[in-house]
Amino acid sequence: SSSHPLWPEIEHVVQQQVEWARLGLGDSGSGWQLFAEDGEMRMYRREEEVDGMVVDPLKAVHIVKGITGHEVCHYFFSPQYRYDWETTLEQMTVLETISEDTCLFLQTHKRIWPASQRDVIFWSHIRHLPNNQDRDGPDIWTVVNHSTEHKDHPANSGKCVRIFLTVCMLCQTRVIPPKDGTPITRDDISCKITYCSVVNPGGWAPASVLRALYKREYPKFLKRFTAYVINQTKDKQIMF
Ligand SMILES: CCCCCc1ccc(-c2ccc(S(=O)(=O)CCO)cc2)cc1[C@H]1C[C@H]1c1ccccn1
Repeated sequence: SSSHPLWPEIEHVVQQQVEWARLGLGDSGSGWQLFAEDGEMRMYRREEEVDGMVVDPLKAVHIVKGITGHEVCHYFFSPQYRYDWETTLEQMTVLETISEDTCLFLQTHKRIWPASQRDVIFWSHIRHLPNNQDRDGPDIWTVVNHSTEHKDHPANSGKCVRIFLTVCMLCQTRVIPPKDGTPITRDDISCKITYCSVVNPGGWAPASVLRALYKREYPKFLKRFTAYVINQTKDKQIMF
């Protein structure tokens, strides 16, 4: 609900992340390096460090046939599916259901040698930005995850190092209606996904270890997640 104390931050970060995700990759001078490619998926990162820690921004663009942006965001946002597709997840707790489109999560991720185990607290907000003003404008669904604090779970109080992140999953659905006026099927739809993430690993970890880990984990995550949505939706009514 819009009266929650987090609401002003949610509003601001969602607007900022939608703008950021919709920006292209600029020219080669903007520092984005293509580091992974698989079919329609292209993953870019910029090498950035804060206090000697790797905080490389990541931007992935992927085009997936047969699913809609609403479906991608539904399965990304909803807690009940997360263990099915998030392989690095050890424990997920919904600390608060702020509204039907906003939750507060605590997640501990599996320890990745040689770094120590990590946990994260973030609010997650799903939003539909319809293109009702101009018909040929983009119809966008997005989920934004942004780390925050929680009084009952102070950072670095247990075995885990607290990480900080901002993630935006932004989707634009494309429909090519059949010429013969027959009903739209999954063969006529596709979704352009822009996934942006900035993860601050919290405690120090060797830059080479982190970059190798991201290079392995991010392509795996996006391929596995999109395959999961295709499989979950293939025999279901299209969610526009
Ligand atoms: C030295 C360890 C560095 C930090 C390890 C870590 C923790 C959380 C996360 C993470 C947390 C949330 C999200 S999400 O998009 O909001 C979805 C909801 O789960 C995404 C990624 C990432 C990583 C880094 C492994 C890297 C990695 C990359 C993609 C998937 C898994 N692991």
